[in-house]
This record gives sequence, C-alpha cells and structure tokens, in this order.
Amino acid sequence: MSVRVVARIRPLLKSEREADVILRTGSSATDSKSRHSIIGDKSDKSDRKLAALRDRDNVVRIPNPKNEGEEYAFQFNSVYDAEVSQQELFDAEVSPTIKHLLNGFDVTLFAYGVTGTGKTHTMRGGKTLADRGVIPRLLSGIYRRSRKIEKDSEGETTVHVALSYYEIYNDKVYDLFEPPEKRTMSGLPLRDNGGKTIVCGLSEKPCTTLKEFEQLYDQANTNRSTSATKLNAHSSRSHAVLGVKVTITSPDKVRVSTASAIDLAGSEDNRRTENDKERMVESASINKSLFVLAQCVEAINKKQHRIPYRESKMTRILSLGQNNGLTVMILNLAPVRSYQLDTISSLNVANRTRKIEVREVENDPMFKGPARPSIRPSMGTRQPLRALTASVNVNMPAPAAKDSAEKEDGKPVKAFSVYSDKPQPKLISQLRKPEAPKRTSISNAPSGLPSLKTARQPLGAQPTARHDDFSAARIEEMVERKVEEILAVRAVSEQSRQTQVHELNEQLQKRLALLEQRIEGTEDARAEGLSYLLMAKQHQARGEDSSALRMYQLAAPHFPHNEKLVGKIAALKERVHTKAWEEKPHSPPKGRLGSMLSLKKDATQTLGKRQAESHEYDYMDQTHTGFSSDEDVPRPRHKKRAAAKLGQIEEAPELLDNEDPSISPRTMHILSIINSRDVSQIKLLKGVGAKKAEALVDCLCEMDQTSLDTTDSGSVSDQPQFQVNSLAQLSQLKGVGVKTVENMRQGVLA
Ligand SMILES: Nc1ncnc2c1ncn2[C@@H]1O[C@H](COP(=O)(O)OP(=O)(O)OP(=O)(O)O)[C@@H](O)[C@H]1O
Repeated sequence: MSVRVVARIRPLLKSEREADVILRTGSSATDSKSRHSIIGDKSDKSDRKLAALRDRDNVVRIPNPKNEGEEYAFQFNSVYDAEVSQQELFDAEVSPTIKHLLNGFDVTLFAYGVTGTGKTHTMRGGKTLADRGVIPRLLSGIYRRSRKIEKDSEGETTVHVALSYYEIYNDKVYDLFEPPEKRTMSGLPLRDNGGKTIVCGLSEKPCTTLKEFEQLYDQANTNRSTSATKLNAHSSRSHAVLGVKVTITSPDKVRVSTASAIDLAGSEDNRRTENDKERMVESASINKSLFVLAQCVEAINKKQHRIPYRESKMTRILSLGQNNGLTVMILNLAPVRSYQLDTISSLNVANRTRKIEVREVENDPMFKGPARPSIRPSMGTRQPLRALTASVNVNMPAPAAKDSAEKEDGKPVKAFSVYSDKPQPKLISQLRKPEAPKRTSISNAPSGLPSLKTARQPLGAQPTARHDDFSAARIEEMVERKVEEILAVRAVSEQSRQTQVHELNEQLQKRLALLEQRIEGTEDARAEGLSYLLMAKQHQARGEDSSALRMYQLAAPHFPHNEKLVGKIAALKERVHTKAWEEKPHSPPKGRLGSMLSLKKDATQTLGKRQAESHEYDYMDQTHTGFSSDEDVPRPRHKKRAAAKLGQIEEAPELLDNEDPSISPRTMHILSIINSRDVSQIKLLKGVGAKKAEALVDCLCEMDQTSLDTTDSGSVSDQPQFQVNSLAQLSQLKGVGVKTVENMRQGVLA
C-alpha cells in the first residue's frame, strides 16, 4: 500500500485578498465554481462542502509561474478545500485508521507544507470543540473505541494508552513533557531498535482519559518552540511528534501499536520571513530537514540504493517508506499567489510521496504463557539456582514433576537447568509465541479465553513443552544474569583497553622525546658544522690555507657524504703541501699549528683583523653556543699556579701530546697569536700587556731552544720548534696562569 496523500487548502486569512487566489480544485476548467470552492461562499455552503468531499477528481491546479495560461495539475488521494471542517477531514481520513491501530497496525499521520499553510491548525487545531484538530480527535476516537473493546470483552481485554511527545528543534530531540530547563545541550539520542528508530530517555505518560490527555497535551505544547514570524504569528519552530502507544491486553496476548501524529515545521523562504539571526538558524535547520525529506522521497521514487534518512533526525524518525502500517500525509496549502513557488515545490514533494509504498504489516502480538503463581519480589533477594529451579517446578503438575525428577532406575534427574547460548524463546516482557495449532485450539475453544489456563496445564508434562515452564521470575533471572555477565566482560575489556591506551601513550611519548632529541642534536651538530665552514671560508679569503684546511676538516664530520667538501679539503691539502714544498729550501717544516703562525706582523693590521675576527666569533656565539664551552679551558681548581718550569709542563703530557681535534675556533685564534711569538700581537690580548707578552715570547724562545737541543735531527730552522697546542698548556707557561688565559678568552669574546 502506498502512502496516502491528501491535500488541504486553507481559507484566506484576513490579510489575504480574494484576487490573489491561484489554486483551484476539481476537474473543470477555470470556472468560477471551482474558484468558489476555495474561497468559500456562505450561500450554498453545505452543498459545496459535500461536492468538495465527493470531488473524485482530487486534483489541485496551479498556474505555471512563467506562463499564466498554463496550469500544473497534481492528483492526490483526496483534496479538501477551505470549507471542509476539522470534523469532516477527521472523519474522512483519520477515523478509519483508529480501527487499524487497535488491530495492531502502526499509524503515522503527518502534516506537511510551507509555513503558515495550516499544519498546526490541522493537527492540533483550536480550543473550541469544532476547531479541535486531528490529534485530540484521534485520542478521543481511541478512547471511545477502547471502551467499546473493554466493554465487549466484559473486562477480559484492557486497553492502555501511554503518550510520548517530543520536538525536533535545530536537529535535536527534546522531550516536551519535560520543562525546558531540564534540557541538555545535545538533546536526546536516537537508537535503532529492530528497524524502528527510538528516542532514548523519552518519558512515557500513561493517559487514561481524554481530559487527562488534554491537560498533558496543552501543558506540553507550552514547552514547544514557537515564535512569531512575518508569515505566521504562531509559527512552529520545530517538528513535533506525538506518540500514542496503545497496549491491548487480552488473556492470551498483548498487542502494542503506536500512532504517531507529526506536526512538521514549515519550509520558509527567508526573503519573505525577514527572520532575525535566531529565527534564521531555526529556519536553516527546518529547511534542511525538509530538504532531506524531499531527497528521501526522491531517492525512494528512483529506487536508489541509498536513502539519506540519517542526514536529519526528522527523516530518521519519520522513516518514510521503511515504517510498517498506515501512513497518511496531509499536504497543507495556501491558496494565494505569494506562496506560488513554495506551493509548487510542496505539490511536487507530495506527488512523489504518493508513490511511496509502505508495508501494511501489523505488529507481532506477544502471546502470554500460563500464569505463574509468584513473581520474584526484588533483585536484592535473588535466590540461588537450585531454589529457583524448585520454584519453577512449582508450576509443574505434581505427578509430572515427580515423573521427570526420577528415572526408572531410581536416579534423580538433574535438578538444575543448563544455560546455553542457543536461541532462547523471546524474553523480557515479550512472552513466547505459541505454535499455530495451539493458538487455533485456544481461539476455537468454546469456553473462550478463561479456559486457556486449564487447557494449557497438561502441556507442561510434555517433553517439548519444557520451555513453557519458564516463569516470569525465571526469565527475568536469566536476563539479569546474562546482562550482568555481558557488563562484567565489557568492564574487563574496557579496563584492559584503557591500560593498553595508557601504555601506548607512554611509548608514544618516549618515542616523541627521542625524536625531538635526535632532531635537536642534528640541528646543533649542523649549526656547529656551518660555523666551521664559515670560519674556513674566512681563513681562505685571507689566504690562510692551513687554517682554512683545518676548519674544513673540523666541519667534515658534520656533513658526511658531502663530496663537495671532501673535494675542497683534498684541493686545499694539495695546495698547502705544494706551498710547504715551495717554501722548504727557505724554511723548515712548521709545527703542529703550522700556518697559524703566518699572521701578519703589522700591528695595526693585526689589530683590525683581530677585531674583525672577534666580531665573527660573536656571530658564532649567537648561532652556536657550543663554542663557549671549550673543552680545553682549564678549570681553576687551586690557587696554586702552574710552575713556569719546562719540567712541570711534562706533568700534563696528555695536553701536549693529544691535540684535541674538537679545539674551538676561539682557542685556535688565541693559540695562533701566541705561537706567532709576535709581542705586538700578544700584548693586545686582554690582560696581557707588553711586559707579559715579552716574557711569554722569551719563554717560548727558550722552549724552542730546548726542543732544538733535544732533537737529534741537526737541522737548523728559523721557524719556532715549540708550539702551544691548548689553553691548558698555555696556562702553564711562565708568567701566564689560568686567570690570564680566561682573560684572553674573554677578550676574544668581548
Ligand atoms: N482550515 C483552516 N481554517 C481556518 N483557519 C486556518 C485553517 N488553516 C490555517 N488557518 C489559519 O492560518 C494560520 C496559520 O496556520 P498554522 O499556524 O496552522 O500554520 P502552520 O502551517 O502550522 O505554520 P508554521 O509552519 O509556521 O507553524 C493560523 O492563523 C490558522 O488559524
């Protein structure tokens, strides 16, 4: 069966003019009668009312906005014009569904249309009896019919009505039976339950009379989000869903069915509403959900694989085409031109909705088992398994219980049940559905329903009827047990998951720290390497090839696999050797610091250069602080000054012999000045002065002489033999101390 779509055209409002009416109903051409059928004429009112109801053509016509001479025609299951009353609409469209509802079918009634077209008027209506809308009339009809069923069954069957009422506002679900202060930001969540969408945490109010309903409904409607817009003084800003759950309990079965009455919010053209910011947000949400609804309708029509129900809460709840039972869509229309485009759009959606097929399936009834004598009083006083089994056995006829408890050989059978994962009969409140023959025999029993209990008693003794012996308490017990087990397993797995996550986090942190260290280390090393390169270039620019070579060599480990650098070092080495070979006839081979001693002798030039170098070192300090921590800077441990005796230098042979490969550029600079034996340069070092410089040079010359005496090469050289290789060694020279060396260093830094 397809969705039933009926169109209802509202009368003109006070602000609207008859001249603007563009909608027509009926099959005839643009005659005055059909126009009248919309706007109303009190003279032959009742005749036209009937004509409208009997208008089997059921067509709504609207002119093409681009060509007034052309008309679009939309056919629906019924069309109701402005003269049709609330009572007539209800009698024709809603009343017949009540019978289905009480027979176990779900019923969905929803009003769809542009804002201000009469959806709320249709669903809720006004306060007077005549103005009451579909919803109060539906409830009235349900109660009336329920009383009849109860009366006809002489009290054997009872009908219970419970209500839920919620709104979908800005795509969030709020319980309308709860005051707005109790709302949470996120609203109530939705869950899928056996193909139906349910709202979690929704309150359900039992409602036994129409009066009670009216109170509850009126109160709840004060919680609904409505506001005045330019198009409707009482515009609904949300979709409101009233759920009427009807539970019919007869001696053998329980039937539950639900009627959903939905007053959708209307689509809005915000060029016309002049909505403020808040209204615009609401409007966007309303329009979006209605757009999704239209998309769902289109997708169903086109038999697409994916229907975008889940893109809005409203479509998810409405589940058009997925819900079972009966669905009636009331398309509300305004007859005037200002609504023309929106009306055409609504007519299109409704027209497509008409083609949606819904399964006319009744809800499964829940059949009741034999009545149990007692229900377990509370969860706290849970009985042990054996005792429980005994309580189950209470339901068995005594001889049968005895028979089954003892085998022929006298051995008692197991007095407990084995729980298994095999499919069990339906649990919780839904009791097992008996096999067809049993149902037939029950329904055919002349004595009617009261005979059921006695008719079923003997079944307990049959081997196949073992499951019938589950009492409600037993079933509840089993469910609780299972739930507890599942929860325990979940708790354990959640705990272990959290531990895993924690461990993983720690590991991740460690790895991150390592990576950071590695990156930082690489950066530092690279900066150091770059400083060496810079210094090398400066030395080379000044023609100090040996110093440049040394700097390049120091830089090399920081740039492994750098072929350019390797090539540069090789070329420089070559050049230095050639130079040394060329100079050989005039000068002997240089000491370990070789060409470092080739500083220019001109004092002013040297000073300028020294200042320039000092400046460069400053730059290096800023870029690489590692240079300030010279490893060879002696730490002043004692006040005791190193003796300026040659013999005492031998006390620190490692400093002399082991040339530190990581010697810093500043140290190298100081040592090169010292080894130059140039008093004019040395005296410029901080804290040295002329006297100290002369004493230092004397000391060095003395050392040169000594080393000449100790070598047996016999070669005579003008070049100094002894080279100071570290600051530690320098601090041990005559007239120099740790403090002086520190001063020299600071002088270079300053
Ligand atoms: N059949 C009708 N008979 C008399 N008045 C009607 C009818 N339909 C609608 N109206 C009037 O039209 C106005 C707008 O109706 P209503 O508020 O029901 O529109 P709506 O479609 O629910 O709008 P919204 O989507 O903004 O909530 C109201 O004043 C209402 O009384």
